Amino acid sequence: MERQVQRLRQAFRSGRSRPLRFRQQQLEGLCRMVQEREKDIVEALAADLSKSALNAYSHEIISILGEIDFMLRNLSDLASAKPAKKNLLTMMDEVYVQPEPLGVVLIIGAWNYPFVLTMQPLVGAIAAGNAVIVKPSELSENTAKLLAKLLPQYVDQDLYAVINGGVEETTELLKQRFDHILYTGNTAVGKIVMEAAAKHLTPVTLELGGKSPCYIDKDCDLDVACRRITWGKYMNCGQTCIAPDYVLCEASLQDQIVQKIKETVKDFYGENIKASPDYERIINLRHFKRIHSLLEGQKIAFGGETDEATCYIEEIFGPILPIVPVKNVDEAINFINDREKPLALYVFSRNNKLIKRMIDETSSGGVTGNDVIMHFTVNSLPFGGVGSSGMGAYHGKYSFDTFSHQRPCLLKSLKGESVNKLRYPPNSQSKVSWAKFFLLKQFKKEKLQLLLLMFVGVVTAVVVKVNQSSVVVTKAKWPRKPKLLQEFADFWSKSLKL
Ligand SMILES: NC(=O)c1ccc[n+]([C@@H]2O[C@H](COP(=O)([O-])OP(=O)(O)OC[C@H]3O[C@@H](n4cnc5c(N)ncnc54)[C@H](O)[C@@H]3O)[C@@H](O)[C@H]2O)c1
Ligand SMILES: CCCCCCC=O
Repeated sequence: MERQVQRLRQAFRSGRSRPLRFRQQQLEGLCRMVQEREKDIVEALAADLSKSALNAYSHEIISILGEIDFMLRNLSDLASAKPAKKNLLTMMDEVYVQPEPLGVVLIIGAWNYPFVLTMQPLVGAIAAGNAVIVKPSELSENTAKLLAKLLPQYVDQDLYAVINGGVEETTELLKQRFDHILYTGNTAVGKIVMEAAAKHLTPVTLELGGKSPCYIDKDCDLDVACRRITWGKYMNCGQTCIAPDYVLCEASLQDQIVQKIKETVKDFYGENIKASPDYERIINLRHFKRIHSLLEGQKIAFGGETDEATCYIEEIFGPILPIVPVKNVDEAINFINDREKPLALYVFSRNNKLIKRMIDETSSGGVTGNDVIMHFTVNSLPFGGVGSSGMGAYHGKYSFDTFSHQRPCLLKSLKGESVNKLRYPPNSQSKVSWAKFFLLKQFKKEKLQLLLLMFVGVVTAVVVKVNQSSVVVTKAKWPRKPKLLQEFADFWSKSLKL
């Protein structure tokens, strides 16, 4: 493992991953891989999670093609140096922020969307110019094996590698020094990853658990709300990080919601859900038993009975949707705020003000109003958690930034020593006054002309004044110099309002 990381580091040090043309070629390679091997990818997802071809395409493959397309179209802009604001001291210099690759980064994926959760960060890491190790989840073993087989055929083998394995291999991998780790998975392992990263001071992005609440206001189109919630809850058999975890609503809505969700499930998957090609399966027996045990001692609402969920809501990660009755929106807000910060928040209402109020008075990784899941698909939005649902974000520009260091650059000339004297010892009050003037004012381009005009005016005025009062100045032997300088700085500062 150590040797493999070393190999990637050497390839990174060669500088090969940096030129934009190279990054574009790698992204094009990835795109070809997805297009040419689509059938294999679909088959692997079917073997791991019983995903239908259409679900595999719309839930995973399409996001990757979209992400690659975004990076190819925006790479030169994302990677370019961005000019930064100048102050009076730097107005003649080059001041800019240059994104630079971090080095060798590690991406650890989860099993529930095994393709998108490894490939989407990989696209960002390549675009940003890094060398990358991808560690797919061992639980979705078909996709993991396929990635290990395909990736070397389409991208540079020395810079990008797939390492497969379970806890033992990941533990070993985490002993190595990386320049960034992006981990997707449960919170407990997130802590293990962060602890291992801390040993090398490696920054982490943690994409963790869900617990995403869904508030349905009484001023709402319940048919639409229930259809959208049912779609988001039952896709991938409930194993979606941003699936609605529980519904908060007034008690009077509860029966209608249960009924409408039940009808929608039938519309979507037919009377015999088991036979539907669109209904996926729980990843393995261990997870099946875990979810099954959540039902013990609970009243099951399907069939028209009501379900008063317990107050403690854990992330369910399966096709179970507790409905929690609340008196009003205030109680819903308190319910959410009494718990750890969720990965997503969903609010359904015709009243936009109420939606905005819930956004203002709660916290979550992301929000979708009047729908579920969909903010994940908008790659102009950062995707990530907050608090115990994670830290950092990716997708689109945010992936590029996550895998880049924003390097501040100031390029000065060797001239201009007279101004630099301000910062050299010995220090004096007048130097401090000038430094205040130069440093605390922002230089704005549009004020350059005015500045020059004022400069000519002020110099003329000073020359005239010095000529008129030369006797006084000589008599005083310059005791007033610091005060004059102070006034001069104040005058400029006030009149230019810089
Ligand atoms: N925020 C997100 O984007 C997102 C996306 C998907 C899933 N999730 C969350 O992930 C969880 C489900 O995933 P999971 O954790 O069951 O996936 P998992 O079992 O696939 O584990 C995730 C990764 O961690 C590795 N791993 C497991 N145990 C480890 C250990 N002891 N030390 C080091 N590495 C270890 C695995 O090999 C795997 O690559 C849910 O909580 C879900 O909400 C979050
Ligand atoms: C539509 C795709 C949703 C993917 C969500 C990934 C988290 O589990």
